[in-house]
Formats: sequence, C-alpha cells, structure tokens
Amino acid sequence: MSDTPSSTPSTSSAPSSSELAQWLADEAAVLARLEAGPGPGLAAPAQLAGKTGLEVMQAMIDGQLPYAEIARTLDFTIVEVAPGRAVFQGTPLQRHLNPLGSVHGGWFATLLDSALGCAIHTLMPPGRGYTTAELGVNMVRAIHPAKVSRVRAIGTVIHCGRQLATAEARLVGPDGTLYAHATTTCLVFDLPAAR
Ligand SMILES: CC(C)(COP(=O)(O)OP(=O)(O)OC[C@H]1O[C@@H](n2cnc3c(N)ncnc32)[C@H](O)[C@@H]1OP(=O)(O)O)[C@@H](O)C(=O)NCCC(=O)NCCSC(=O)Cc1ccccc1
Repeated sequence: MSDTPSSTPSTSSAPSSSELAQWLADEAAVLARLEAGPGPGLAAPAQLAGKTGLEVMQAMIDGQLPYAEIARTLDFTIVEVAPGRAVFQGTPLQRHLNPLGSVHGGWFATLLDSALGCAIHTLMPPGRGYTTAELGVNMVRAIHPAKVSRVRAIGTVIHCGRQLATAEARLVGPDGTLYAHATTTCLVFDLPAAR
C-alpha cells in the first residue's frame, strides 16, 4: 500500500488499478465483518470497560462492537488500525456534492477528522478518552466522483501526552494523488466512570 502520496496524479494506470483493486478487496472484507456484527450504533460502557483504545478500534473493525453511524451516512469505513495509525476509506458520490459540482469540503474534513481522532484513540490506555479540540484542513485538489472511485484518509499520531495529543493525516487516491492534508489537536482526559 502506498503511503507517500505526491501532489500530482500518477501517469501509469497499472499500479493505480492494482492498488484500487486491493483497496476494494480490503473494503469488502471489512464491510462483510461489519455487516455480520451489531451494525451502526454506540457501544455500551460495559463493552468498553478495561479495553485499550486499540482494542476498542480493533473490535470495531472486526465487527464485534458497533461502528459509528456517520460512516454509513457519508459512505466511508475504517479499513485499518495499528498503534498510532488509522485509515478510513471513502466512496465519493453524487450525494456528497456541493452546488459547484465537486465533493463538499465537509466530506473531506469528516474523513480526515475520523482518521486523526481514531489514530489518537489507538494510543489511549483503558479509562482514557479524547476529543477533537482543533482541526486544520488544507484541500489541495477537488474530488469529482466520476473520476475518483475511492479515497483514503491516513492518520498518524505525532504526539500523545497526558493532556494533549496531535496527529496529521492525508487524503489520497489509489494512484497517490493528494486531495487534502490535515492536522488536529485533541484533548485527552479521564473517561467518566461507567454507572
Ligand atoms: C483550485 C485550487 C483551490 C487551487 O489549485 P492549486 O492548489 O494552486 O493547484 P494546482 O495549480 O496544482 O492545480 C490543481 C488542480 O486544480 C485545478 N485548478 C487550479 N487552479 C484552478 C482554478 N483557478 N480554477 C479551476 N481549477 C483550478 C488544476 O487544473 C489542477 O487540476 P488538473 O491537474 O489540471 O487536473 C485547488 O487547490 C483545489 O481545487 N482544491 C480543492 C478545493 C475543494 O475541492 N474544496 C472542497 C469543495 S468547496 C466546498 O465544498 C465549499 C462549498 C460548500 C457549499 C457551497 C459552496 C461551496
């Protein structure tokens, strides 16, 4: 999987089409697990108790915990988690267009915020939570659904402290084209005790 996108589209279609095939296979495998699981919704506090953030994220991607409803609303899914890293894959569709005819900036931002926040979530010990306090997004190329069938938001943690965590993410196509990049600052805190 290519992780080092450039700002210009690839001139060779072969690597791009094999990468897209891999992306579609990854997505199908995750969606099959999600469909066999509890579906979209919220996990009960008891299901999260004692688990690290990585364990929670892994259980979600394995279809053992509910996944976030917004993923269904905006046509994206998580495809990979690892310590300090989260990858979301989105399908740009006509229903995501702004009045100008390109994908709405909020769709870019939602995928990037998801990848950034979940990358930080993977580093949370049991009992610690986080929330996005700041999100900065640069959109450097428009997305047109007729030309781009999938994009990935790849988030990686830069710093994870006791109070602050920061991360960066890139929104790329299977040919390595860069569509947007983002950074976040998240607040880290103790989760309230389950009642
Ligand atoms: C165009 C620009 C802003 C600046 O380009 P640069 O950074 O200087 O880059 P570069 O020169 O490398 O060219 C790159 C590509 O751009 C094309 N291009 C360049 N200049 C122009 C131009 N003047 N006009 C048209 N196209 C231009 C150029 O042909 C090339 O394509 P190509 O390689 O030929 O195929 C680019 O960064 C961009 O599109 N960002 C994404 C913005 C975006 O999608 N935002 C979200 C949606 S907005 C939203 O939703 C808000 C809303 C909500 C509700 C209601 C209403 C609105």
